[in-house]
Amino acid sequence: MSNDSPRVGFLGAGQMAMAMAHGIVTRGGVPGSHIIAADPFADARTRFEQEIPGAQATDSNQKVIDQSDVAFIAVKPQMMADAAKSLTKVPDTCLLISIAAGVTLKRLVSLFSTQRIIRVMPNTPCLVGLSACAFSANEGIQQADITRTQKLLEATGIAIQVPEKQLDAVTGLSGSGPAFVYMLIEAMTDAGVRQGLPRSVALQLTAQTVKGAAEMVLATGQHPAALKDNVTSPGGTTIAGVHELEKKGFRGAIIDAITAATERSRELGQD
Ligand SMILES: NC(=O)C1=CN([C@@H]2O[C@H](COP(=O)(O)OP(=O)(O)OC[C@H]3O[C@@H](n4cnc5c(N)ncnc54)[C@H](OP(=O)(O)O)[C@@H]3O)[C@@H](O)[C@H]2O)C=CC1
Ligand SMILES: O=C(O)[C@@H]1CCC=N1
Repeated sequence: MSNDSPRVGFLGAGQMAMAMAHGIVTRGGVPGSHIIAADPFADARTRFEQEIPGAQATDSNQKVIDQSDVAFIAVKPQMMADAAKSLTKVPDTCLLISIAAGVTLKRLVSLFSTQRIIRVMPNTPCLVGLSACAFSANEGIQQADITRTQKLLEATGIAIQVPEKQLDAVTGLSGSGPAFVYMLIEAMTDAGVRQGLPRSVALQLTAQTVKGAAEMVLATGQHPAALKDNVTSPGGTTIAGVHELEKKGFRGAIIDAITAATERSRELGQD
């Protein structure tokens, strides 16, 4: 690990800060000693230092900003104004990266009085190096800042640059998406249990099925409908289940869920 690696800070030491810091340290070549996080709550600080060996946690947001080349803003959208107010000044040496749902670049620029800002929507699988992140850069930002952000995010999974107007949809789809998939996994596991499988067996088979199906989409590049057709034998078991899902509005329910999550992200941007 190189000491030339950036010093990376986090405002807020909650779930996402910890998951991202973990990825950045284990896969991004940033030593734990280059990580610092601020949180008003002692328990969160203790947990962060335990989970990220070598990292430092403080109650001072300003200290994080002053000591970081890159600082992730990882507080809830509703706490964004408080976090900004706690700072006297964001030094020119620090690139800010917000991961908050809904909060626009325009609002971030106004709250933090800096133009050097990038807005990202990550997701929790960054903890295991499988995040799906999308990001938008503030106007006029230097390519070096975009490259540095992309590199840090890629330590947690994939990172795609998108126009900012797409970020609320990203939030509904991949930001919130893991929760919807966990619900599917829970329901499939319960179904296995209902049919007599031990829960641990049902859970392992379900999770591996979801992982395998996702990998088939990514690795083969085939349309999901074609992959589904390959599973669905004429007069067989799968079509019987597909028919039930269609009758119960499975696809419509998923589309409605992601639409609601996207709209909520837009609402958070209005606060
Ligand atoms: N969870 C997820 O799956 C995803 C979340 N996000 C975004 O990430 C952000 C963080 O979410 P998440 O990690 O789940 O939330 P958490 O509540 O786990 O973490 C936020 C942390 O910030 C602390 N905090 C509150 N106020 C301040 C302040 N003024 N300065 C510094 N720290 C403060 C909170 O303390 P306390 O709890 O006591 O208030 C908490 O420990 C949100 O903006 C969310 O939209 C983005 C993608 C996915
Ligand atoms: O539920 C939320 O608001 C956050 C943003 C995306 C995922 N979790």
